[in-house]
Amino acid sequence: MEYKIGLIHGDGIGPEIVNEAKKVLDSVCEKYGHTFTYENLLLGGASIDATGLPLTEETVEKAKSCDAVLMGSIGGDAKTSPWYKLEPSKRPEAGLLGIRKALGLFANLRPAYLYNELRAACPLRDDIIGDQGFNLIIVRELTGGLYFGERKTEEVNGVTTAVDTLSYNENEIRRIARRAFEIARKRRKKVTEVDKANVLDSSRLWRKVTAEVAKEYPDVELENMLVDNCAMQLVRDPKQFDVILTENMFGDILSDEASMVTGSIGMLSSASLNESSFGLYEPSHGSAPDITGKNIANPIATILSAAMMLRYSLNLDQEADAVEAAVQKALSDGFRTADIYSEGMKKTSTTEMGDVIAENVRG
Ligand SMILES: NC(=O)C1=CN([C@@H]2O[C@H](COP(=O)(O)OP(=O)(O)OC[C@H]3O[C@@H](n4cnc5c(N)ncnc54)[C@H](O)[C@@H]3O)[C@@H](O)[C@H]2O)C=CC1
Ligand SMILES: CC(C)CC(=O)C(=O)O
Ligand SMILES: [Mg+2]
Repeated sequence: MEYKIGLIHGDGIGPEIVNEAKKVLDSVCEKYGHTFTYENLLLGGASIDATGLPLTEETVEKAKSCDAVLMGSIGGDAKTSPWYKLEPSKRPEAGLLGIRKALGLFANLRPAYLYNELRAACPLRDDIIGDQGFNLIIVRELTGGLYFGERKTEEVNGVTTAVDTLSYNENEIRRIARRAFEIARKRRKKVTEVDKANVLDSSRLWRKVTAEVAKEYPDVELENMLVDNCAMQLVRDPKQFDVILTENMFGDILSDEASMVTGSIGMLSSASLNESSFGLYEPSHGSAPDITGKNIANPIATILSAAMMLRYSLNLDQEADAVEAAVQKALSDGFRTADIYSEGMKKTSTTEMGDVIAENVRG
């Protein structure tokens, strides 16, 4: 089969990790006889340097013409990069938020599970992890909430005051809640809706709408949890979670926390999906300016994001399984990038990890 894939290399470690994911996708083509054609798309800092804008209409249109888009990460070091001298709406992050909105990518899925092989990289004690490890997925609303609300900075009575607005309507909550319940149905049938309903009106609406949606899924258990408690429970007992459903900013924060419990943020993949099967696939982490250009970044989150793309947008389940198995084999064979390294393992660079996983796919 032939597929057209958009590639956003992005900034910082973005190009390094996307190159490794592409290597793995090429091995999938060889093994299964597919043809992937790639369209390079500009976003973030790279787009500012080329066009003056973090996102252009051309990128949006080209992305729409693809079957799916695979992305590295965007952004730079806010203290040193010239991009942060621009006004906020022209900075790299505005491009990422803009493309999510323009493509209607409201559902962000971030699976976090502990590979048995990475026990040594997980900061939690063995008695917390137990025999089975943990396996949860964060379903984060991605096109609403604080990141998209009205904002302003102004002088009020001589005092500089900044305002960000957190707004959700019931339809935005209902569609992401349904997505979470559908996913839970295929897993362990439990949704934990996370909010701050003891304080925020928007959170109280999340609880109300989620309870209504739960009636459509009587086979799925619904639990509500306050976000501060959830942050604590993720390190106290991550096994208790199956599907965590939450709004944009809480999901952003909780997914970084969940990633570290899997051993490293370099392991956490993600899919950002619209109403149909189109998606933008990206690791949960950022552009890691501190390790850029050193060939030490972990490419696994991006490679697992490519596996999600094969599964969700291209409907290639067998190929997605093969990539996931290839990652598992690389870990069982002892290959470790610096972030997940432990004594006795083979210290592996970014490019070596891509080579090993691509070779494992070829068999
Ligand atoms: N989706 C995206 O493109 C995102 C972009 N950003 C942007 O990235 C830039 C850097 O943000 P930070 O707060 O430093 O977050 P970050 O996620 O880039 O880095 C946090 C820490 O994790 C490490 N890390 C991240 N990915 C890694 C990998 N694959 N392998 C090994 N170590 C890894 C970094 O070296 C750093 O120590 C900022 O400009 C930020 O706005 C941040 C988050 C998401
Ligand atoms: C620009 C940010 C909202 C990106 C981010 O941190 C994320 O999506 O996880
Ligand atoms: Mg984040």
